[in-house]
Amino acid sequence: MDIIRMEGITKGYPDHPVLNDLTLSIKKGECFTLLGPSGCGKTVLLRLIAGFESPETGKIFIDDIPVNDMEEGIDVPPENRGLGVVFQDYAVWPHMTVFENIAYPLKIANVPKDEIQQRVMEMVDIVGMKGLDKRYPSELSGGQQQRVALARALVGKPSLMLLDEPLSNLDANLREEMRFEIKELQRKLGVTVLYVTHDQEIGLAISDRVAIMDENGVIQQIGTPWEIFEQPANPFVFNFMGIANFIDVRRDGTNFFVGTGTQPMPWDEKPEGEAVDWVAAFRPSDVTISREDKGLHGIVRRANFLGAMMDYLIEIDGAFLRTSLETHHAIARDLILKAGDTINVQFLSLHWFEKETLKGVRNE
Ligand SMILES: Nc1ncnc2c1ncn2[C@@H]1O[C@H](COP(=O)(O)OP(=O)(O)OP(=O)(O)O)[C@@H](O)[C@H]1O
Repeated sequence: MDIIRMEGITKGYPDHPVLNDLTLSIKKGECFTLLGPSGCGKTVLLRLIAGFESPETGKIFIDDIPVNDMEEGIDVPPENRGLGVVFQDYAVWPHMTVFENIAYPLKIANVPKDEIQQRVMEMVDIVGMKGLDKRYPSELSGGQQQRVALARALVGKPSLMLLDEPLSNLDANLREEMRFEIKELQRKLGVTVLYVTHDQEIGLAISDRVAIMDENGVIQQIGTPWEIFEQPANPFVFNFMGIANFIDVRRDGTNFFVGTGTQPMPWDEKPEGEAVDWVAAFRPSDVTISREDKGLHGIVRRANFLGAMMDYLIEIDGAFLRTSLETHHAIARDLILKAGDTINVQFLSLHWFEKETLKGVRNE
């Protein structure tokens, strides 16, 4: 069953449109991540669901109940939507203790004192803050403050949590730790989570499903993390999910030649479709290089030592690709290269896209 359904949502500001006729549904109990570049409209979408803003057209249902139906004049205020919300600046109140911060939503809902005591202490425990309930935010680390914000959002037992980059202020290690904690909390409490971020790794790590939004607020693909990463619908999705190589491949009859040259693409599976101009897309880790005379002949144009990895830019008849391999493997296989060296290239995995679909994705 869908916990959120958005139908034909349009929202913009005087100088520019943000969302246009957007449709999206989120299933009960899932962890759903909306991933997209900065400024694409993710926060706007969350604010619409939370009720902080109203769409111009369209309908939003939470648990099958309309909370926005602009034709019918329905616009349910945020406090009546039963949601837990944690936005980017997680703003725990500095003058309140951990206990008071978490208790706040219950207090304003007039929950009896005994019950507040019991529910807050239960949340303190769940978010791993036992023994810290009397501290003030200034006596907590960033990650602990983040947990207080999460606990405060969860204490009202929302069926749906909206999280907008809630980890953006944490350092890399804490961020990694917290994302698993959020996932764990979501499982433990059975809440539905809608998480918005531009961080692909978080999206892949915690989600049951991911939606990829482009810079125009259009959803380009919805799928499991595996589908998004392994079966990207188009070059935008492929490019957004990590370092992407796109090399031009030209069809000539039944042959497929790389770049401007006459070396055939060493890959059995050829694209379906009549187009002449194609692009083979792959990640640096999908490339293998060797000194054996196999695959494509290329020339190293740039070699970078990145500590654990060697990073090479290789040219094959006017087409450029990046590959990286572990430095100790490179040493063991005599693959410490320098600009000007010749090298042979093969592929472990690749996707075909028509060159036409790359407009706006690659700077040509
Ligand atoms: N109140 C507003 N008035 C005018 N424009 C706005 C307003 N709120 C957002 N916008 C614009 O709408 C677009 C989408 O903003 P939004 O905050 O949803 O982006 P985002 O995808 O969440 O980005 P980020 O990842 O950087 O937080 C942006 O171009 C932004 O400048």
